[in-house]
Amino acid sequence: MLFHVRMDVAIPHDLDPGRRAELIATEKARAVELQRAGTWVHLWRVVGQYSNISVFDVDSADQLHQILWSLPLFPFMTVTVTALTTHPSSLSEVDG
Ligand SMILES: O=C(O)CC1=CCC(=O)O1
Repeated sequence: MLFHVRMDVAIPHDLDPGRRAELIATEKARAVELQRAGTWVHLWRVVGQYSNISVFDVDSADQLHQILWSLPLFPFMTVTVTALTTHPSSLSEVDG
């Protein structure tokens, strides 16, 4: 199942700089791990914003929830999830 996910990040300005750097580093390590596993299929920065647009390929909404909930930066994110399905005019459908 594919899900489009937007993550808007808002880390408090008064958070300890060392803690901030640690959170960002652990978030990056987890994102790389999930990309290498084929779960986090796309990861794009939204121009001019501390936000990303991502596509996840997971077995269920529950699995996606667990992944998102456990991200190090999750407490500082607003997450918007959209479930995706095949478009009938997609080449993958047209060409088989
Ligand atoms: O910077 C972000 O958009 C939040 C984030 C997701 C994966 C990562 O490494 O940072």
